[in-house]
Amino acid sequence: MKETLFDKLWQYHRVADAGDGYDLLAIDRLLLHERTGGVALKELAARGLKLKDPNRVFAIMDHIVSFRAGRNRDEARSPGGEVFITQTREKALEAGIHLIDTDSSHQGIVHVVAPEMGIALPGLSMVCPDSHTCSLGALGALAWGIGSSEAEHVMATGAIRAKKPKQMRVRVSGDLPVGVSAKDLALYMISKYGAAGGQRSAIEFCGSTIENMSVEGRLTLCNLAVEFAAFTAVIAPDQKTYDYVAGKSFSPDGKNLSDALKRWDGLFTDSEAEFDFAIEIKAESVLPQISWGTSPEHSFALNDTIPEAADQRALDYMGLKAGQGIVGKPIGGAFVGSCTNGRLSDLSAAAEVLKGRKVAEGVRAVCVPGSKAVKAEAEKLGYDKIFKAAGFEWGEPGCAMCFYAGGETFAPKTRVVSSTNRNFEGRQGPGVRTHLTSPAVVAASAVAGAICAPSDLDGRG
Ligand SMILES: CC(C)[C@H](C(=O)O)[C@@H](O)C(=O)O
Ligand code: SF4
Repeated sequence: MKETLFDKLWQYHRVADAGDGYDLLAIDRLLLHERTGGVALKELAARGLKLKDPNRVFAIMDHIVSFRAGRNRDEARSPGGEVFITQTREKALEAGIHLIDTDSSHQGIVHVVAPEMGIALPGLSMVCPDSHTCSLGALGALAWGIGSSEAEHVMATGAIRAKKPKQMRVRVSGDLPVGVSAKDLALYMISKYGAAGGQRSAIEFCGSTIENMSVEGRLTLCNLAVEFAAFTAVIAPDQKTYDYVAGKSFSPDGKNLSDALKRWDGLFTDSEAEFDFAIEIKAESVLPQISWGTSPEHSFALNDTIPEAADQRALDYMGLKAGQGIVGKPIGGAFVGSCTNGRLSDLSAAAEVLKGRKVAEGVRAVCVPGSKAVKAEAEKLGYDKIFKAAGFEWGEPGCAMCFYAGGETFAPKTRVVSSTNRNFEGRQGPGVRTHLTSPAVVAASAVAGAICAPSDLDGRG
């Protein structure tokens, strides 16, 4: 039978029929963060259950820890936030799992840290009580977000009960226009097919655009699959993937690597394998995107006008009107970071725009690298100086202002351009108006003090 990449990944980890259409899948690595992982660790301990294999479990601090430089990182600004941090730390140490704490040189957002440390690898099955775990499919892994109680189950048994989803092929062909990124492609797809467009299926991104895309771009694209209501996303590993994972802390080496490479080479969709759904996208037709509303599907090309039939509640929340354009709308906040766009290439795209320029007066601009490794690399390249000279805050790695969990926010009704993945009401704090876009557009808008494209800054300081 012709199999898809996803079929192969699923089959490889399937240990039994779990009844009612469910399978029992072996889990190679479980990732936890302090917002949801500490709860799972605490419950497991309370039930007196032992971990099947502590060596396969990784707890990473990211959601609530403070991003303020020079401050105690346990000092969460959200009420009760510190408990999540201290409990996760305490229970992780008791359980003997890997703990990547705030003082570790590897700390950062779980979905950024896992690939860069080789915790995420082609062919592995990985789960985490966090919806953006789908990012890791970019390396050819079977990875998806679960609930906290499922995480307890995985810790106790090393396996999970799951129903095999339907499958969708998203083929993207051709060259993305200059200045158009993986983020733009994802927002374009979500706005075109709707936030439910992924139909709970496992998506495989393929086609020449994906083949030519960097691994970091692929991670961004797969990150947004959950905003498309996909179960997860996968991309067949290739030489770029192998080069990316080589030499990382948890990557195989020597004989283990040559064995792994043999397995990884089989991770592709057989020709003529069938999908339940298929979408074709021409990369040439994707323009720089920005969201205007309160769902990632409320996105359009930067120079478009808001549709006449736009959701009125979303428009009211965002302080916008149907038929309006968005370029030139004054902003009060700008954020570069998150598991979507907090990697080196994202910071580099923003720094490129910010070089020699200054953030407009009245704009609070914040850049938080996705991990300590990204931060160190960025500092080596001098990006911190560019960001700071422009007037950006340069934070300590974590989710930071992507999500109000850490309690850091902008004033209500502030219009914020953000390189993140969710623009729901209150996502970045009560009343905050989030516009999702690429790091380059965030940087350009921060300089102009109003939404604009980098090319709109030409000739301006
Ligand atoms: C807190 C966590 C469970 C949540 C998620 O699942 O994605 C968060 O990371 C988010 O981005 O909304
Ligand atoms: S950076 Fe944002 S989207 Fe990513 S895991 Fe953290 S809160 Fe969730």
